[in-house]
Amino acid sequence: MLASLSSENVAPAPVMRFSAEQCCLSIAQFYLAYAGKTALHDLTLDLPRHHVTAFIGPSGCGKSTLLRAINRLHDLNESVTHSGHIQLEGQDIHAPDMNVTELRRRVGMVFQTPNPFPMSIYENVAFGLRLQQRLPKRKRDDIIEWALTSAALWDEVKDQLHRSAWQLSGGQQQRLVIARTLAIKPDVLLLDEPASALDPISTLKIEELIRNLKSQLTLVLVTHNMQQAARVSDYTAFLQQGELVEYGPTDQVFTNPRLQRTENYITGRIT
Ligand SMILES: Nc1ncnc2c1ncn2[C@@H]1O[C@H](COP(=O)(O)OP(=O)(O)OP(=O)(O)O)[C@@H](O)[C@H]1O
Repeated sequence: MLASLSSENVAPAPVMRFSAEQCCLSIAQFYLAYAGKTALHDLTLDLPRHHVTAFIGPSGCGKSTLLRAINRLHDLNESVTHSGHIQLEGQDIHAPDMNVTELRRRVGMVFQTPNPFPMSIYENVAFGLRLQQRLPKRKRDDIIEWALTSAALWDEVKDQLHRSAWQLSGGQQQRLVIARTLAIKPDVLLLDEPASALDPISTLKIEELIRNLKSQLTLVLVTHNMQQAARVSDYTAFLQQGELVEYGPTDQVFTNPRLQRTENYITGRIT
């Protein structure tokens, strides 16, 4: 068990709640351990629909672990134990009747390193669609154009859809991976440091894309880049040693944090 972080002489941040109409993901008293070693400790937070929530915190504080818990990627790791609840649109993701394949369709995930499949641009985006349902080609083409447009990539690739995805630049590959995820119409997009391997211009494109996508879905962003969290997120959760230290509107967390620990992290006094 982790030592408690509540040594700072300030009452813990009040739990920020959203109404059922506003709330997309609700995490309650969630614990997770790897081989008995606690990685997430008593996390309670609600994530509002059609907003971007950023998870920030020092390396090893549990940001990626929490992200992976939201679409049950830990199911494949036998050393992981957990307790508490994560609800997606009011449904417990660990309920016995939860279809995990359907959960992962509804909760898409994009990783740090772009991972297009070794196939054409078109086939990358068609991949999930083909697994899901047999669609007439015209309908499939429409969805592919829509997904590539939503991922701000269509204009760059519309004349070369049958080129290998691996011939795209890193930034284009990451937008292709986002298009592939969007094609199967998720409710939530989890982004684990999606721009950290990209150049500054590609990073700005991804940030603009994240801001634009929130009209379509709910986004959760893990980032080490404080400016990025401030630029793109509406809410920010600061984690430290597996605990939620502070959570609130991004403007408030960055300009007027409640706790000294948060300020120390945001201003680079702890890393
Ligand atoms: N597969 C795993 N098996 C065992 N321990 C793990 C595993 N993945 C993560 N951990 C541990 O869980 C804790 C949280 O790790 P996690 O990767 O979630 O942190 P993070 O905040 O995302 O870090 P970073 O910013 O460096 O990516 C760390 O102590 C880490 O060593």
